[in-house]
Amino acid sequence: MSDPLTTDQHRTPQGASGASDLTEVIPVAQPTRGKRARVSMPAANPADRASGVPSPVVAGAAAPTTPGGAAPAVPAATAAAAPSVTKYAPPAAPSFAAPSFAAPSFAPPSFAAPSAGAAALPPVAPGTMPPVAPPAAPSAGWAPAGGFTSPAAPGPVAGAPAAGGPNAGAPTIGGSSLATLDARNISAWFGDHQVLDRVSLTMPAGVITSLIGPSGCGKSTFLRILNRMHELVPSASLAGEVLLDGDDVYDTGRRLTDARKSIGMVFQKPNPFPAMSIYDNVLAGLKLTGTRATRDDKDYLVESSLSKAGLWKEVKDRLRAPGGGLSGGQQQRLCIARSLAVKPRVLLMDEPCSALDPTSTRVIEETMLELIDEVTIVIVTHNMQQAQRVSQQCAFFLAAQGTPGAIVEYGDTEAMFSSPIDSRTFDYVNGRFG
Ligand SMILES: Nc1ncnc2c1ncn2[C@@H]1O[C@H](COP(=O)(O)OP(=O)(O)OP(=O)(O)O)[C@@H](O)[C@H]1O
Repeated sequence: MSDPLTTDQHRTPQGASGASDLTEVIPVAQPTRGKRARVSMPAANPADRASGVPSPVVAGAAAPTTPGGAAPAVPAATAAAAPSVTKYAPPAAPSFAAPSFAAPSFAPPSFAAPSAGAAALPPVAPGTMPPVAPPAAPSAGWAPAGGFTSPAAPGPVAGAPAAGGPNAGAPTIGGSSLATLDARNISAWFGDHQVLDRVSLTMPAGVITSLIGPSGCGKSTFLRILNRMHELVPSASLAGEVLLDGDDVYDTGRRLTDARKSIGMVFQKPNPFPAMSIYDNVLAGLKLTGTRATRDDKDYLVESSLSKAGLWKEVKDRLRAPGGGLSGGQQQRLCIARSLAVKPRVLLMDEPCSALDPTSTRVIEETMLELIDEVTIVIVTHNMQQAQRVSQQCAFFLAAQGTPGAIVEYGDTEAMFSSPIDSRTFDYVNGRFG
């Protein structure tokens, strides 16, 4: 059986993971996906436009390499001190530090933890603006465009309830707190094909960040790098850093399961264990992380996780029924509950509603908005309305023809959609391409 916790069944054929059961922690190998057509864009690589510095050229069969011919020579001292970190690499692609030689000088916005009443974040074209203020925090009175119920301002963290709070006295399993995820100069390759070029993005605690952009620009790859799923692809490699509240997710001293536990993932296609009961599906992640729990703990965890995922009322009388018997939308919420049960600090969602009907989509979106004081959320979506409804921060990815994906612009979602800085952002959010 493939392991739905680490396998995107939509992208990976069943049974390919090599995981025989839940006790096998991490699938050992994933099949390589076929390459997809790249979006053809006339503009130069966004990083080039923003910084005036040519990007590294990755040509033909050459491994990721130094900048193209127009690039200035790299002084030896610079090369030695190149900050880009090769997290792991196949032997055939030795020079992963090279892309950082010509790194554009833009810095990710240095968000502080969001606070109620913070100023709205304007859109930012990388390399064109100084660090900006934190995004407006979801606060009492804040309402998304879709008119959902306003979530409370980021408050006490999940797993660490305030005395007397709603979870007071509840059994604790694991424990978590809202965290900021910081991606720095992320570049990625599949074999010698570079698909991301020095992407930096801060995803602040308690904020929903949406990643938008045309097909093939590297959004999913970026997302999968954030919780170390990229490395499941045998030909994959990367450079850069991912920091979870300052801790390096790729630290060699850190267990892979810790990263996946802290940074959960919900895939495009709901992937519960179909024959397993709803109750056991919710608890499946505990086995993966080796967490022991009493029966009372489990009962509490199942109820609280299903409640947070907006599914409790619908399934509380049939917890022993198989997960595969639920509707698609319910299955997706079951997967969200399963992710929440291990108390992640960040939840990554890769087009979580693309297989769902509008009603189920709305329920998932409401669920996301209710979770923002529990977990930092990053969502990939092709649905521009959804990005506007659920996210407070947005990043627009683009891969110009023949170049790897990069962020063109990022910032406050509302501002990105109403007054984007870059003409390509304007064209994309207005449906002119993609
Ligand atoms: N396993 C893989 N092996 C080889 N190339 C891959 C693999 N996965 C993705 N790619 C390539 O990496 C590039 C980025 O793909 P990715 O799925 O990250 O883009 P995306 O923006 O998420 O696209 P979509 O919106 O269609 O999901 C594409 O050119 C794709 O073909």
